[in-house]
Amino acid sequence: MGDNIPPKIWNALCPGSAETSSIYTTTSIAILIATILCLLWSVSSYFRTRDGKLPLPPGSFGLPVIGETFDFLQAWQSDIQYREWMRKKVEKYGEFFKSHLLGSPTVIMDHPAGNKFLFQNEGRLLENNWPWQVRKLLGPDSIAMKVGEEHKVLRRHFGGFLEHAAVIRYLEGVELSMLSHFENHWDGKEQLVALDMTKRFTFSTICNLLVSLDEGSDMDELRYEFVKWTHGMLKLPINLPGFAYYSSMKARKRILQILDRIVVQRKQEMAEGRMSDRAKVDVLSSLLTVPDEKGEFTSESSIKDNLLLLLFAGYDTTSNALALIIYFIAKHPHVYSQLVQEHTSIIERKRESDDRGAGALTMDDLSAMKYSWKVIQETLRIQPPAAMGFRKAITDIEYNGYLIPKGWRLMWSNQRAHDDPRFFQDPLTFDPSRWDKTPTPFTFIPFGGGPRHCPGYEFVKMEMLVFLHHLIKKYQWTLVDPHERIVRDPFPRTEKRTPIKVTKITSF
Ligand code: HEM
Repeated sequence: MGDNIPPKIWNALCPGSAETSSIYTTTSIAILIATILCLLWSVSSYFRTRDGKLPLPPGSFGLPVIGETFDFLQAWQSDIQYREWMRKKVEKYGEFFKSHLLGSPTVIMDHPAGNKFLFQNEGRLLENNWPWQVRKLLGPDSIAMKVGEEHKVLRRHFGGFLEHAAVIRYLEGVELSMLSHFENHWDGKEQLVALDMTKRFTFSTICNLLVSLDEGSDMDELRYEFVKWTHGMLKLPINLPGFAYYSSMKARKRILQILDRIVVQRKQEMAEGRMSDRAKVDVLSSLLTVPDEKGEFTSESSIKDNLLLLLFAGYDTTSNALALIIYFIAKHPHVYSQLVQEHTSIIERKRESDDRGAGALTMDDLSAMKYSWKVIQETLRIQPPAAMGFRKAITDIEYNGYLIPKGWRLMWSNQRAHDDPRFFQDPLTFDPSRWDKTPTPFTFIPFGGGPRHCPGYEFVKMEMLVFLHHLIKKYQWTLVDPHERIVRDPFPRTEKRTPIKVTKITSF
């Protein structure tokens, strides 16, 4: 058995298998039984109504086992196709419907009431549940994998490193690293690829926040592996050479090795009392020295899995959003003019009150950037960087007269709520002035909600406002191609990564 299959592929199909035919036979029988059970379970899911009391939600499971995974992943690649996929489903089945995605029956809740239900019932009726392929990429100790009490404790512990008081401490470092980024990578250039720049800047900011890593070979290596790792995130989970998922799993291994090196080095620096001031306040030092509320220190494997999660959570989301902000501002000159007005008045006020000239930004300055925040919110509304998440029913759930059986997955998503004309007039138009009014609860959820609401919210708000301030203060720009399409990989971005022509401003 397996004579014609090259050993490498055979090993990937049967990891850890010995070279004996009896083990091949046992493995084959196990795979056969698992496949039959999977099929039976899938088929029974079509008809199950639990005591005939309540019907299952409307919708279609698509093909047995595979379900609608291919269609969904295909639609996900493009902004327009995904909107179209959802529109057709909603037209046919209504605002919540069942499907079969990434190996599980899944109920899609893509409207404000559904998202509210999902966020408010986490821990009671539902718990976090990423598809197994994402779980393997994130690692078992990541906060995203923890549920119940374990999640609460970890969350409070991590929340402390990202809360308002901590963000005030990080402000100066973020601004300095931004200024050097603009000086080194923007000044003197006539044309740039905006997304490449925001990726570079955001990666170095998050590496600084987490492990005080300077630009250089370690950071380049980490970024190289990290990009490969993310690439397989929403791809077919086939762990064989040539597939994106396989490269992702390999990249995870190498990232953990790099993080291991960093942790060992940091412990040595701590023991020898030769840590930089910056390193003393970064997230790694806090994790190594501050016990949680139970008095326990975070284990090394938890530190590494969670550093990886924080990189994941804070890098692509922020960098893609910043590049889209550059894109939308360039497409709307009146928005640019209003931003110039806002930042000019902040700079002038600072000049009057600060005899060193316009000194470092303070949290008060950030609070004065009201219009800038509206521009950011409008970008996050039209193109939410983190557009969905998964939970699992931990008990049978009755929702709107339907049964969601225990074990089914539920998907929250913000795209359709953000696009809903009942809440956002003319929703596909980029209009920061709509934020003069507060939105209806659960209609605007770029940072999620409930117990898993993004803990990086305060940090990322600060980071984006500081970025926008210096961008507006230093440059004018136009799009090389104003008609670029928006795609997803899996985060929203323009197809050509937003090339821009830049002019440095000297008037400020
Ligand atoms: C524009 C930028 C960002 C957006 C749009 C965003 C969005 C989100 C969303 C929607 C969730 C909830 C996921 C779910 O419920 O399934 C989340 C969770 C999370 N975010 Fe963010 N995020 C951003 C930046 C950041 C940053 C900068 C950090 C850290 C430095 C961060 C750390 C986290 C963590 C650790 C979680 C998991 C929380 C948990 O499971 O309890 N995020 N984020």
